[in-house]
Amino acid sequence: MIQLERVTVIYNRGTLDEKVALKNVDLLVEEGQFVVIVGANGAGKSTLMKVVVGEVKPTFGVCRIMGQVLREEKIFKCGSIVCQDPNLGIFPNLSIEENLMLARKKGFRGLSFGRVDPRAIELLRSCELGLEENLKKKASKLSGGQKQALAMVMAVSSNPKLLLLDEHTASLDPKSTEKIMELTDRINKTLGTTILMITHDMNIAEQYGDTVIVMEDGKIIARIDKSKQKVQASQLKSMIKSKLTATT
Ligand SMILES: Nc1ncnc2c1ncn2[C@@H]1O[C@H](COP(=O)(O)OP(=O)(O)OP(=O)(O)O)[C@@H](O)[C@H]1O
Repeated sequence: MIQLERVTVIYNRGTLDEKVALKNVDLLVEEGQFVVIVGANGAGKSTLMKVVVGEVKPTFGVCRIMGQVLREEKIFKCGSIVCQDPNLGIFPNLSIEENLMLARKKGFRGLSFGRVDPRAIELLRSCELGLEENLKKKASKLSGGQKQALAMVMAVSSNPKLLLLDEHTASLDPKSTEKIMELTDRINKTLGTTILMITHDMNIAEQYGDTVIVMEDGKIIARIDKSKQKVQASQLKSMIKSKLTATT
């Protein structure tokens, strides 16, 4: 699904502000995988995500999405993105229902505009945030957690093969974070959507996803495949910490 081969990204190359943000990064994400990226500030997580999206072109190396060398329009056809700010994924002046219809217009197959897809309602109901009971409510009136749940359901309305999540729980309280992470997991497990997620939250990395990628100073310093390595959730945090401290 995603393949990075020896990807190096140098910002402001050849100037005094030159910064090597990614150094020879190799990464393979298979279809249906849920991959979590962790690492300190400046480790290169967002740059890696921007390479996958096509926003940043590798200075050296190659990024392939579904076997094809990336061109910007490709990723947006097969992928959706949800970022940190819940307001960015929704249309605040429209109702929940109108937001869902608009998202569906963009991509849902086989259904005419004017009806909310029952699958979207089912996903909303599964969040237990009361969204499905208030479909006429304006999105601007929702809580942060409710907005992000709506943004997530909208993001998967176009049946993307790939969902990119850039610290999508960072601005939420613990209860909303739990609901959004449960929804994220459900999307991966029930829709089969491949997920690449950045987080600073070690508890999330411990609890969710099949694989944890640890980044430091532009490099992937560890890849922990939870099932293959039979890693218990409780062991993971200390494993990540030991990888990070081992290189400092
Ligand atoms: N557009 C840019 N121009 C120059 N340098 C940049 C640019 N974007 C990022 N950088 C630098 O590249 C390095 C990697 O940044 P990046 O944002 O990818 O890290 P990150 O792991 O996502 O950090 P954070 O967790 O703080 O978001 C940092 O040193 C950052 O200052």
